[in-house]
Amino acid sequence: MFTRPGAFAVLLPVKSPGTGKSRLSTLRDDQRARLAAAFATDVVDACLRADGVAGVLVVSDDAAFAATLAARGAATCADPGGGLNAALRHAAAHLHERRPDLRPVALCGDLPSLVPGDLATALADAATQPGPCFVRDADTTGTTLYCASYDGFDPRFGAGSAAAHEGSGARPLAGELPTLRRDVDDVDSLADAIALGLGDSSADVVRSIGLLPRGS
Ligand SMILES: Nc1nc2c(ncn2[C@@H]2O[C@H](COP(=O)(O)OP(=O)(O)OP(=O)(O)O)[C@@H](O)[C@H]2O)c(=O)[nH]1
Ligand SMILES: C[C@H](OP(=O)(O)O)C(=O)O
Repeated sequence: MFTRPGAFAVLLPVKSPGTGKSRLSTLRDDQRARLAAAFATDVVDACLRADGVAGVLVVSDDAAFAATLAARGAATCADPGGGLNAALRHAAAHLHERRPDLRPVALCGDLPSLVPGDLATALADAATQPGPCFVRDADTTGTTLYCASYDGFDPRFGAGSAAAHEGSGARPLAGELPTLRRDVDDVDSLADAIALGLGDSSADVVRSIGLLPRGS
């Protein structure tokens, strides 16, 4: 599993696109699903161009969508159920059985502006931390990235996850990291992501639903 050089494996949790991004409530269901799929696609593409990333392991309850991400170069495993943190712990165990040399990094799949440089910068910083660390989201209360050794891997994603991660002893990573912090949960954060710039798949969908002018 994985052919790129690097010390980190990104664990990417991806809900079935038809069930995610429910807070993008002004969009139609089909538009939300296309956006959620495009976000995850762009995150996989950015990760697989980032220094330090040996590979991406997608954990998803949607085998068909996971296969489309596998075609872009990700490995996949099935979501066992039980929610986001359970899915991440399962992915970490799946990774550890196959590549115990790699450090697991949980990354949200809703970062359509992510550029490889921001992820590489965060991982270079994480490599200097002996213990767990995390990246706060742009709103500062949530988390977009959590990294720990397999033995200490204890993700606490969910409402108020930044405080939960800090309370568990994980260190917040400093640095601007604008595209790594910009998760998209609602229409305001989507507008912020559009202003930062989107990956190709997300830009195509945003353009096709009329949120970006053609040609931009
Ligand atoms: N595999 C897996 N991924 C999940 C699960 N819950 C959330 N995710 C993913 O984790 C990331 C962050 O999740 P949220 O911000 O809650 O996104 P969401 O559930 O799509 O959005 P909302 O419907 O607005 O809550 C997204 O990439 C989701 O696809 C889960 O139970 N299993
Ligand atoms: C996954 C969660 O994202 P939210 O949906 O709260 O932005 C978090 O920040 O831990």
